[in-house]
Amino acid sequence: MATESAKLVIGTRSSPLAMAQALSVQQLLMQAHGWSAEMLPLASMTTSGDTYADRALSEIGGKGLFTRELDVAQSSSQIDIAVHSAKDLPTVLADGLEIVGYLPREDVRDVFISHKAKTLADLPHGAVVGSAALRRQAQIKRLRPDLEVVLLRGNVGTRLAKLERGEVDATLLAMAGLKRLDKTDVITSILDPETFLPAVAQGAIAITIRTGDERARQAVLPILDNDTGITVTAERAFLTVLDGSCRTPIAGHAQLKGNQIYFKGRVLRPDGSEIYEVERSGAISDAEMIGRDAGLDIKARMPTDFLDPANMR
Ligand SMILES: NCc1[nH]cc(CCC(=O)O)c1CC(=O)O
Repeated sequence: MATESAKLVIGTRSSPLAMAQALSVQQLLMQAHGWSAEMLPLASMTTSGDTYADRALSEIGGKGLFTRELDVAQSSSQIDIAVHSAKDLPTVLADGLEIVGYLPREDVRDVFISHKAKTLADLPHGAVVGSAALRRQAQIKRLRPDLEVVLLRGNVGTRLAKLERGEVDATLLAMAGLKRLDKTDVITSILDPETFLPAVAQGAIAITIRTGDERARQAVLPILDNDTGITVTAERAFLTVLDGSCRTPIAGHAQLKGNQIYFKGRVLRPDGSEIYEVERSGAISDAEMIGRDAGLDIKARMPTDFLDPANMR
């Protein structure tokens, strides 16, 4: 029986994408347990990352900008289950919190959105492309050094509105977010994930709990996807090794084929002038080690100053 104290409160950021993701977790948990929505109330909160929407994230600094307020609410038991875009989660979580697992992964690819051209390659010389992600900015410059890349922040809806107002000629967004917001009609073309490598954990929704909260763990287990856990674990291990600074463009993507995992990673100069790449494969049981080894391999080949923001060009 769902008594008052038995409720499990689901928390997330207040952006439309975060809300859509939390609602799908609520639906899945209701289906898995035959619970009503009252059993799983939703709580949304604005985070520092949302508040300072006009500044470059690398400029505001600090890790966990999009999770801090949620972390506090979760640690103090105001919420029990937090729903995050795994891509936005720092490699080290707040004390006492842990990732219990991930929902089945959505499409990992980035998409190109523009009224001026069909693809990134077709954009006229000197066109303006807006993006907030260093990884996207650096890969755009790598492929099209002639383009002007500008900072375009805000949630998905805000960025699309800025494109419509003509503030930029094109932008890139994650397919996953557009699918979840039912906005795939804005997509002009899809970027090939080999040439335009996705962010670590792109397309994956992570669920966190308080360490030791067995009730929350048991409740969430039936909706988690093991394969997503394996690929994201490899990708996050790669990121952890290279995570010297949030100002370094890093991309990483793992795929499973049978009981093998195939990982690709990439680190770039912010201006795209240099790139270091790695490929690793092995047994899925070694996923974490494969991601870590890939990170160490790149780290050993990179100039020692590469992860240092003072050396940005
Ligand atoms: N950084 C914001 C963010 N975090 C997760 C997504 C999309 C959903 C996902 O990748 O799971 C987005 C928007 C975007 O990059 O287009």
